[in-house]
Amino acid sequence: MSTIDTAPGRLPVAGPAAVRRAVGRLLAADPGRASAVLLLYLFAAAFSVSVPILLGKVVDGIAADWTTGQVNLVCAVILACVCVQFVLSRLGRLAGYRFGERAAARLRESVVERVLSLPLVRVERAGRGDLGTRTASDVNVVADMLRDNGPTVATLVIEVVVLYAATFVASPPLGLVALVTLPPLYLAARRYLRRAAPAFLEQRAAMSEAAETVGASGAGARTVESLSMQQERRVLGYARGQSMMDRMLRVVRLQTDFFTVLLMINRGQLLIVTLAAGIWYFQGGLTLGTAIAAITVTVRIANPTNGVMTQLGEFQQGAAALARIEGVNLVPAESRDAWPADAELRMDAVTFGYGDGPDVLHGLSLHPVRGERLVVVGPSGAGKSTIARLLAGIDRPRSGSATLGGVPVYDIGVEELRRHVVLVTQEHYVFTASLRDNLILAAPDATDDLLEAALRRVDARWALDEGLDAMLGDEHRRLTTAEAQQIALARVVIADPDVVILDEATAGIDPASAGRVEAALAAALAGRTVIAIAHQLQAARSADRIAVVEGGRIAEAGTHGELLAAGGVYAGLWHAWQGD
Ligand SMILES: Nc1ncnc2c1ncn2[C@@H]1O[C@H](COP(=O)(O)OP(=O)(O)OP(=O)(O)O)[C@@H](O)[C@H]1O
Repeated sequence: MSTIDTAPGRLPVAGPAAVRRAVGRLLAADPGRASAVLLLYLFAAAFSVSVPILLGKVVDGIAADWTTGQVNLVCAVILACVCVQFVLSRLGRLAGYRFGERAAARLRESVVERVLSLPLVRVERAGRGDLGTRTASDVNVVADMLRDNGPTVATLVIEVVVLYAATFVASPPLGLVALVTLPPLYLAARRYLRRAAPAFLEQRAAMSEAAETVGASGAGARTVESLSMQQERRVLGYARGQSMMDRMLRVVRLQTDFFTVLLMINRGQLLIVTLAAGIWYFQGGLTLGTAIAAITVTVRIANPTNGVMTQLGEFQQGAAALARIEGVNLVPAESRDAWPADAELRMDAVTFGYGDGPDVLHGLSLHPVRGERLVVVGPSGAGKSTIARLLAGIDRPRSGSATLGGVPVYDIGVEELRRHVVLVTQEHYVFTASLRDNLILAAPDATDDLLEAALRRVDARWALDEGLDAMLGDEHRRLTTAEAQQIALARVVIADPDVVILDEATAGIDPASAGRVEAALAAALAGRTVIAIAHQLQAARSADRIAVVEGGRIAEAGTHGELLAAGGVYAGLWHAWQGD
């Protein structure tokens, strides 16, 4: 059987105690509705089981020469019981739905809020499959549990208890006989649940891995194609799909085995009670009516018992999903509440590596001067983007410091940091929302006038023509790369930071739009300190200063002229690029 390679970095999964606490929290949030559901179902079950008992009375009554009037009266009571039971269970189901919907909505909001408050680096490491499954399909499974399975199990459990009580009411000795099958039922259910819990968890984890693989292949389709990795991705996708299938089949096998045992237990119970009732009836220990009532009640026990057991499987699914949702809470919270004294951004003797990997920056120092345009160049893999990430507070140095206004950049709250430092990469995400909502992310209090001024500044005439209420996103209006870039630059203007870090910000723009984007960029950057990670040396030429990174260290720094004259790494790169 293939195994799930749960990559390091996936978010944790909560244990059973945390899941129980979460269920308690969900119930406690709406105690009135939760108890209304239980009470309605309790009464519905009581009315339901009174039917076979009253039927038994009718049988005995006929044997004891009841009048037609007496029989009709009890039959009318039976009919009334059926009607009341029907109404009560409908009301219970309605209340259950309302309770479930509200609880699911609360859960959905809280999990999204929690994911949004995770450190960015954890979100990146978790991967879109893990996060997507937890915030969408896991929440849906729990929502189903709260809306459907929860109230249904409550009803069924109540019904089973009331039915057992009814067998005692019909005939205490037969009630005792019916209990004989409880120990094997308990043991079989315990064994099943113990095996099913990890199986469901593994199944859900395999689902996220499969979603991650498909999502990543889709998102990186161009890269996959350009590197001819289609076969590799297909094999990986197949392996993940197979792994998911294996887990599902394991769950199905467990369920099949368990339900076969359950069927035998149910049939065994009915057989024993019928035999005992028959023997006692023929020995004169029971009336026919009591025997019929007890057997009818026992027949009815099987249904809700099976129902409870089936639902318990769903419950395990729900518990597995809830364990994954609660796992998001286990990521340690970070207090990012440092306040920078000014806008001076610098790196001093920084050492950094990704995860548990080796150092990729080795004691690197960089001191951008206020208002300058500093361009960072170097060979691929030298550590340029890593510098951008550390200066933007996405990662924390292993040693040394990356500071803004004297405090570690990583310790500054997102809102405060955004006022000082903004990182622009080539990924310009446009949300499915109005143009206004897409822009206001940069400064939640910004007025429409300010948003429009920013659009004018980056020359986004198309956006001004369409208006701030225009809906963006693939389903509404798909933006070109250049348009998405203008939105990103307008966000920079709105955030109005002291420092802008550009990491390949203009990569991927078609030559036809390059001029427009360059003009928008110049407008957005005017008057700010700019640290540009350049992958083409062209951009370096006009820089105030150039820092050359090689092997995670600053190899040299100076103006274009100075570095060419020095004849070092930069001069070599420049001549190679010029094709000299
Ligand atoms: N998320 C990551 N996990 C592990 N290693 C990484 C990660 N990102 C980058 N690295 C490694 O860190 C080193 C520096 O990478 P970085 O992206 O900073 O280089 P770069 O100079 O920007 O390269 P390029 O010009 O190709 O983008 C490389 O060895 C790279 O493989």
